[in-house]
Amino acid sequence: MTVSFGPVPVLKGVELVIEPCQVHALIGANGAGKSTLINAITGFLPDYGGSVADQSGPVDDDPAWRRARRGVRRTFQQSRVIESLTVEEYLRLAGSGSVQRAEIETVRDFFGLPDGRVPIRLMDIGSRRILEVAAAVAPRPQVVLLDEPASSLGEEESRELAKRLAMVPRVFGCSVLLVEHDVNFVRIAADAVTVLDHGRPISTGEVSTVLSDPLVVGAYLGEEIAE
Ligand SMILES: Nc1ncnc2c1ncn2[C@@H]1O[C@H](COP(=O)(O)OP(=O)(O)OP(=O)(O)O)[C@@H](O)[C@H]1O
Repeated sequence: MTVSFGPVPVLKGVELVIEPCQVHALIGANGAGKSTLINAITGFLPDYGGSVADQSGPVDDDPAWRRARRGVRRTFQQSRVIESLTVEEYLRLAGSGSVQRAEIETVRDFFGLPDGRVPIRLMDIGSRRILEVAAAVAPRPQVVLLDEPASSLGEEESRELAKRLAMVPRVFGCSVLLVEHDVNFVRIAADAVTVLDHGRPISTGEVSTVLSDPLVVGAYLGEEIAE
């Protein structure tokens, strides 16, 4: 994958494999290109060089909505819930009508969301973020790409979400690509991690190995990782 904005290269030949039924974290400093990579994979940024494939082949000719329908789903860094709906209505709508009531209950319970009849406008920002994650997972896609799902969550809520995300592959049969700054969140939630540095992957693999890679500690983690 390569992406440039005008003359400025932002992704410079990124190769990323998200294994089936794994949580794969993507970390890197501000501006490293993490959101750009999610936008390209999901078709929100169609103008990229390279190729994106799901389990049934390349998706490059599909617009974002068709990628979502084939099972490449996402959330955004900024919340996009529709405040006028209830929890259940939102989960149903996000699943394009294909998610049955029992499935909605399963996903609501799993993520600890309020009763399906609760209007979203009465929910705090943290619950809304979790609702967005639940809505992406509910249709049991191949992969969900989550752009900083824990932003605006408190410490306890964040740890709880990390534990649940770690179980998503087993419970819902899908993979997760997770953009996250909090290394502790990554340690709890992820099986694998890729570190982006100025648009290039500098390390990828099992979480504890990558997080102790001297290149990663030097380029990104610095003091943050010292325990
Ligand atoms: N639409 C755009 N037009 C021009 N430049 C852009 C555009 N979107 C992103 N950029 C630039 O591309 C680079 C990568 O941005 P991106 O948002 O992908 O980084 P990121 O790793 O997700 O950062 P953050 O952790 O701050 O969200 C940044 O320098 C950003 O300013």
